[in-house]
Amino acid sequence: MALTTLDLSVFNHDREQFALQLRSGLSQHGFVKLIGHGISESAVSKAFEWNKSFFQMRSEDKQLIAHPGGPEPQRGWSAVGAESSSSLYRKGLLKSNITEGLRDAREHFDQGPPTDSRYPTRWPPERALPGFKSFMEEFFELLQGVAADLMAALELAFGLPQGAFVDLMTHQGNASELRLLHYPAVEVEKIKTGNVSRIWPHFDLGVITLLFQDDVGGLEFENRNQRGAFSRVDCSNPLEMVVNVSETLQRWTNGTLPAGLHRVNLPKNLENNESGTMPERYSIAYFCKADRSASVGSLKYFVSAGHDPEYEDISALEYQQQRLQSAY
Ligand SMILES: O=C(O)CCC(=O)C(=O)O
Ligand SMILES: [Fe+2]
Repeated sequence: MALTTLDLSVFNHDREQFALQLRSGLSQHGFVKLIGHGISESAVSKAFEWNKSFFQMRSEDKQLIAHPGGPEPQRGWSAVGAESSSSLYRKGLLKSNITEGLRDAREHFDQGPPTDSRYPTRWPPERALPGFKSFMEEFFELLQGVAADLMAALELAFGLPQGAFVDLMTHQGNASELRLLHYPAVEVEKIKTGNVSRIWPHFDLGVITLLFQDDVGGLEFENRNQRGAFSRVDCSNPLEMVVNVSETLQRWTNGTLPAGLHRVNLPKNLENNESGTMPERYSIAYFCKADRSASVGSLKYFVSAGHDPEYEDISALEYQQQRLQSAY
């Protein structure tokens, strides 16, 4: 099943057309692909180069900025296996029976907004990676701009007042995050035991997620009409952005736009192999999140008169803390 590919540049001259296509694509699968997003090929390939350089840093330098785990926003380096995506899902929106002890074969670097003084990013020492911080801060701003356009388009598509979504994600306490992911090479045999995955099926916690991936493959989304069946996301063009609905948008829309369940599995060329090595993989995810103090309860526009909202008012920070606590 292929995802709809949309061109964000259309939003500059035909706002309505783009908005309705975005709503329809996200309603169908929780996922769309995006081109014309304005982030240049050279910026994307530079970001992938930094991604590689970061994880190639000496382990001592990564250790200096290790994320301690727990409920606070993730900042700095998380080693392979530090965060458990399987428990995030199990204790998340859907109560599934996934068993304990499922491990993730990935490491990541998490960065908060450049303006965040409450939870500052743990940057590697400048001598270890000169130029990394300034590039990543600029890249963050580019992704923030794309996310704001997409959310403005969704306001239009749902006939909401201008700012109904965007004003909840651009003020004091912006909590969006940019994540560099590295999935080291791993034996197919290890994946086939069923205890280890690159990333287990899960929902992202924020509003929407924007993702770039290299051409190794393995990202899959769940088919809405067939629970438990996953389709591959094409990875032939690293400039194409993958956009998915995350938990906060499901909550804000009172369930009208359900979050997209996804995982990273064996790439297509290895799925029938019993042995061999799955090559390393890199991806870059921008988690667009609500301002920390904004509520992630159902917004009034989506709750019919006389009905109770599906989702209670709770601040974005508290919600994230509750959810993250389960991932460690
Ligand atoms: O690496 C990918 O393609 C997906 C990463 C992901 O789902 C996540 O970090 O939440
Ligand atoms: Fe994810």
